[in-house]
Amino acid sequence: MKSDKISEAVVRRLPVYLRFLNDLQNREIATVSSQELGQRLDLNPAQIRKDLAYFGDFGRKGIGYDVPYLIEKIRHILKLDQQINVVLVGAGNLGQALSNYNIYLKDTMKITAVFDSYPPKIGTKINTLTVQPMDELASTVREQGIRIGIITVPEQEAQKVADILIGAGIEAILNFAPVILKTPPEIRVHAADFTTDLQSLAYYLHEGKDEEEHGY
Ligand SMILES: NC(=O)c1ccc[n+]([C@@H]2O[C@H](COP(=O)([O-])OP(=O)(O)OC[C@H]3O[C@@H](n4cnc5c(N)ncnc54)[C@H](O)[C@@H]3O)[C@@H](O)[C@H]2O)c1
Repeated sequence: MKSDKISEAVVRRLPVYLRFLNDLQNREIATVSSQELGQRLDLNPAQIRKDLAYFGDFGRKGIGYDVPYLIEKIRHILKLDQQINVVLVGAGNLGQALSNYNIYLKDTMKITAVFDSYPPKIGTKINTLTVQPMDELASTVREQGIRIGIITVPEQEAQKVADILIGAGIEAILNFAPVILKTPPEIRVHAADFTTDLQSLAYYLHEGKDEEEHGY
């Protein structure tokens, strides 16, 4: 099945499976059942079997899934079996934290270029990466074959940066700025919204805890 036919929900679950499978592999566990996967990931085993069946018949009855084989398949489906270079724009607090984190990942997906428009930031180092000026973005994207961009600039600058990224040939954007970007339909945008995630968690707080604790 072609990957563009797979539902977004499945595509979002695959990295979750992969993280757990990598953990199993590190512990030299060779097989795993959909029940074990389900238990650990708090998902329905039938759902997991259905998700994985999209990509072929990997599981063996009574034995489960071969961990290294499943890792290889999922990495292939997610295109993680090739080096994927990522560009980040906005070397501020969040941008630096993400770039630093990325250095320690064993993954083939890495932030390989960081850009900022503020002159004192240009030329500074974030670990092994040097912050580059915006006028080098298009050529760097081309030279490194970069197809994914991360936006960590203030919200009022995010659309401008998205336009620059798209103009440079970026096909997918992870946007950390709290703004809805206007992009052509062929550009995939995922929003990483810390504030709305946190706000929606507030809904699940237990009613009346404050009243009990503080006696009002
Ligand atoms: N989604 C999240 O989890 C989350 C969490 C914190 C912050 N944020 C958002 O991420 C963004 C960055 O936050 P921060 O705290 O790192 O801000 P920051 O001010 O520390 O950093 C922003 C950086 O962007 C650069 N910049 C500004 N305009 C630019 C432009 N046009 N081109 C290139 N670079 C430009 C600045 O020079 C600065 O280095 C904000 O939009 C913020 O709301 C998101």
